[in-house]
Amino acid sequence: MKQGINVGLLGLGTVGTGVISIIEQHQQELKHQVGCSVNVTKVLVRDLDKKRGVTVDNDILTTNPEDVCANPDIDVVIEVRGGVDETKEQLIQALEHKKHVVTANKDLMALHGAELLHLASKNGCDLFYEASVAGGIPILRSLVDGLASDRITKMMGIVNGTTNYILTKMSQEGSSYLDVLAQAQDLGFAESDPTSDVEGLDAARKMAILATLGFSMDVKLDDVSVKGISSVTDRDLHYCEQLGYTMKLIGLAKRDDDRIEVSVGPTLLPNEHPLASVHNEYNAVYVYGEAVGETMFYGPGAGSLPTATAVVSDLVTIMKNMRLGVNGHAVNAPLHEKVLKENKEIDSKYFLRMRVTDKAGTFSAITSLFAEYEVSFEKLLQLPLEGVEEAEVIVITHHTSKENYQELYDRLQALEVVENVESSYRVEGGQ
Ligand SMILES: NC(=O)C1=CN([C@@H]2O[C@H](COP(=O)(O)OP(=O)(O)OC[C@H]3O[C@@H](n4cnc5c(N)ncnc54)[C@H](OP(=O)(O)O)[C@@H]3O)[C@@H](O)[C@H]2O)C=CC1
Ligand SMILES: N[C@@H](CC=O)C(=O)O
Ligand code: NA
Repeated sequence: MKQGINVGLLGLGTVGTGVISIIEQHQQELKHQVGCSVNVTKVLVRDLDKKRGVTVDNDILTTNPEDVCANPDIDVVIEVRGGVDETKEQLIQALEHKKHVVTANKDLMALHGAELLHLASKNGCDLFYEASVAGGIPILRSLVDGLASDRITKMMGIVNGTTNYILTKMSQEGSSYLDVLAQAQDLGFAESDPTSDVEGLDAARKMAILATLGFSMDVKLDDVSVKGISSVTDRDLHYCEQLGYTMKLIGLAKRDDDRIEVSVGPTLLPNEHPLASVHNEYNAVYVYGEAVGETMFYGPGAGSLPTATAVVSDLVTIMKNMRLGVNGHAVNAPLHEKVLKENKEIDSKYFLRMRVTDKAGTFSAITSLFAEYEVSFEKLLQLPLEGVEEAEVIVITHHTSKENYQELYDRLQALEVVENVESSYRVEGGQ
């Protein structure tokens, strides 16, 4: 083993500065574990003159990616710059130059993970990406190592810190959506374009990665049905609270008889559900294995140091592998062929909020339609709306198939007495 390991960074933003801080501040612990020092020798940035949150020697900064990816003195490339196409090319270059890679980039791994992992193993290199899902929570390692002997049948997670922060502040403090989104951006949780956070895409990418590892199937981003939180209103949150539920952006991956469903969407959870008390930027992933039963992993899903912990821990694993001479063997091809469930096989409960005309016969028209589709009510509220001859009807249904529910939804929307179906969400947990 060499005297020291040389690391090149692509990016020195929120996560990159955390990586430098941990490597500096925990040098003694790192050296103890891997037997040599860790030196950051080159860092790719966009703007050489920008003020940084950490002190770095100016001459290690570069705007030329080749100084990192094709640099013969660098052993490990840490990618914390984000982006997909250009970043992919840079990592391909690094792997072709036999550099091990750590990345925090779920966008890249969800889209091109299989290809990059294959290239890594072809070049005898490690490629780890623990920070890409649920930031500082060691969830990928738990799936591929800690639960390796089990068969995972369900994963349910709060895997986006920004949206959890927004929903928490809106529900608990009545803050406005846009104000809290700006706070999440200031705190460094949100992506540079927060659309991917609030529209559920960031969580969908993470769920594709989790489902691929948990089910050992090649789950693609397109396999995940996605809905974000941008249309969640104060009224929805008000009724959730009134009915004893908490709204969370939930990623769900379920396997029944080797047929899977993967989705992301605002979801109502009973207040006593363990995921309902995961607040702010915290993430949690509930994992059900046939043998182990229920497990839950909780921790900070975003932010500089928590995310950097996962990145540097991947670096430690690479260095331990270097010591043992076993790099490039971490990846297994998926064991199972992926079969997605059809809508008639996807079973759930639903929350519906409708604006209806407030007159005799309205309620019976609605209940007859529910009866026609054999969907029964678990909870029901009807409240007059002030100043108009309208009322609001809020329903929590019992279980039904997605196919049946979608037809019912369309028929409700077309009913004369229904002015509008204002919102509809999945309900998980409970009976
Ligand atoms: N923030 C978080 O909490 C988490 C982030 N991640 C992931 O980690 C990655 C980094 O996120 P984060 O640190 O928040 O991002 P930031 O936007 O804070 O930092 C990005 C860094 O990359 C550099 N960079 C970006 N594009 C280029 C380019 N074209 N050429 C050279 N340098 C470039 C920027 O340079 P400059 O500083 O000069 O502008 C900056 O230093 C992303 O993939 C993100 O999804 C994962 C988990 C949590
Ligand atoms: N924008 C992401 C950052 C971590 O992946 C989030 O909010 O979770
Ligand atoms: Na993680």
